Amino acid sequence: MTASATGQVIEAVDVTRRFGSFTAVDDVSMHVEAGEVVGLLGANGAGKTTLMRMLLGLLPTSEGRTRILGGSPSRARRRRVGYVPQNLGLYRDMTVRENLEFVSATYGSAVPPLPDELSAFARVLVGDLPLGTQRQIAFLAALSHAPEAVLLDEPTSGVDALSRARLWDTIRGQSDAGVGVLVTTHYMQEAQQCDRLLLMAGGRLVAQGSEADVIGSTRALAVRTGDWAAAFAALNASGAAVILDGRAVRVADADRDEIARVLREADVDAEIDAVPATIEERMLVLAREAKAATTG
Ligand SMILES: Nc1ncnc2c1ncn2[C@@H]1O[C@H](COP(=O)(O)OP(=O)(O)OP(=O)(O)O)[C@@H](O)[C@H]1O
Repeated sequence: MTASATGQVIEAVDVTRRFGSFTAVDDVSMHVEAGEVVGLLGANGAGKTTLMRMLLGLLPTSEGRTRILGGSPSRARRRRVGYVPQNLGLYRDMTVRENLEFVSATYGSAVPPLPDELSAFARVLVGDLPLGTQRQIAFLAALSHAPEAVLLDEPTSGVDALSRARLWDTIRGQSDAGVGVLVTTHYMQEAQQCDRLLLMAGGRLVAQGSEADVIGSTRALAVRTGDWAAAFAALNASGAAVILDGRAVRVADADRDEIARVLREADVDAEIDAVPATIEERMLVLAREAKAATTG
């Protein structure tokens, strides 16, 4: 194992990135250790992809520095890293086999064998495959040169449950082998599979730690009513942090009396229970706070 693989394999120190007058990433410090799976969470536009691109040295920082495998993210170090971008980085007009051969030639590594469930696709153009299969190929390509750190930008978005479970098996296999993994996801069940979470909102790192650390003392109200559509509409119009999960109406970080008043005024009969917040609700609260801070 190299010296870098025993400690922090991915690191950002006081990193800011501006596009013109807009600050996409605002003074973020974070790290991933060897053997750790760290989940990077945040709403659309929170700054996750921008941070990842700076960590990889694909985008310069405006301030601060990033390090990968113990040094600046040079081309040489990037060769020891696996990256699956949101758009997968595959050639759609090349076959699966050709894509894997191309990646192997770039890294000077052996062409990875296709697992049984993918072997039938060797001669199929990547662009003709379902998204879930394309993601599995992108994983295989990104891991083919035995990287020491892996960065995955929404690796399972649009993927069915079985393929998602397979991809997570692969991620855990990597971390068990000592690889440090940074993964962005919108799926809260996946967040629970990470060793540690980082939450971004409005370009800032607003919470980190275990699921319990991130949720902290935030509570939610579960609104039980047959008239869930009217309840949701009234609460949403009142500016509450309301989430409709199926037919269940939940409000994060809200005052029970105030919510009862809004529902009463909307003629909605409901029972209201205080419950622990979920990560998603905590994210909603943090995103609203970040927005309020920037809009004054
Ligand atoms: N090249 C660019 N020029 C201007 N603005 C940009 C550029 N790249 C990103 N942004 C802006 O920076 C913000 C953060 O974008 P980023 O893609 O990092 O968010 P994200 O958290 O990855 O979102 P998503 O989950 O949608 O991928 C967004 O408001 C985006 O529009």
